[in-house]
Amino acid sequence: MDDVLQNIMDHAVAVAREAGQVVREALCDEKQRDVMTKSSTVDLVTQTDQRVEHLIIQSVKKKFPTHRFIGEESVAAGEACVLTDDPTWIIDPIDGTTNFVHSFPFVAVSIGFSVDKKIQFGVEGKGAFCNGEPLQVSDQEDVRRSIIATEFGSNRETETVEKIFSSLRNILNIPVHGVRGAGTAAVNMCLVASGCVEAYYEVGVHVWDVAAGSVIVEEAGGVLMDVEGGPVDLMSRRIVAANNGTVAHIVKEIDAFSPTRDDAPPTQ
Ligand SMILES: O=P(O)(O)O[C@H]1[C@H](O)[C@@H](O)[C@H](O)[C@@H](O)[C@@H]1O
Ligand SMILES: [Mg+2]
Ligand SMILES: [Mg+2]
Repeated sequence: MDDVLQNIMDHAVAVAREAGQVVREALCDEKQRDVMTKSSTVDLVTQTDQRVEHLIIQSVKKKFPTHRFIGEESVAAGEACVLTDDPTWIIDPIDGTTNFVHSFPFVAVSIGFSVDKKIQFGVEGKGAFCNGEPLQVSDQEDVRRSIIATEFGSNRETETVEKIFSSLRNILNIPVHGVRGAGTAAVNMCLVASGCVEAYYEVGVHVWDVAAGSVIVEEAGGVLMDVEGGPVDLMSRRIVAANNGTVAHIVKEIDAFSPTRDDAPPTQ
């Protein structure tokens, strides 16, 4: 990794730790978990999500004034969600806000950094690490001996819920050892990267949910795919992250659909 990128990554790690501390403290303070809603009554946000995103963006802007941002709460407030070739920080201040609101203790501060529309950190084959320890995906080749992670998302339209359950039924019927969900895409992807689960899939995620996790999975030896096979498109809101191409064949069992893309022009 060149010095410039290393410098950017060091800052990302430092600000993620600072943000993580704010989230940790807020978990113990009911007032900081006061809930508001966004696209639906189950799409939650708190002042802590907004505060943490602000903290990260201000900190980065001070050091790298020309860089761009895609932040979950900034997009919710009306900013464009467009990935250009420019250096761009892709931020989910609290991935797992529903967990956070309920003190269910699995949340992540997710920060990805892209240049030329490619997520940069780790792409040079330097590996993925958790507190200095290298991560490695599971070597399981048999999907029948696998744990698959997924989520139910926050879209409760009947047709969407039907498709989610249809995929779940197909996957359980393979049969797999188990299905799990941490309540956060970023944590699910880190579980794939660390070998605890063999694959994670979800339709309905956003680019800020998966940008950082995607490079962590690849650097830990895993593969990314669209839910209908083929290359993943981080703006498509569909993702499969697996330990290898064999387990990634769960895509055959997924009842795919196409939510509105993250980079779709705003409707008038
Ligand atoms: O907590 P969020 O940042 O909103 O991300 C959640 C997302 O809202 C939910 O729909 C997904 O199922 C989760 O996997 C995300 O992490
Ligand atoms: Mg999220
Ligand atoms: Mg979030």
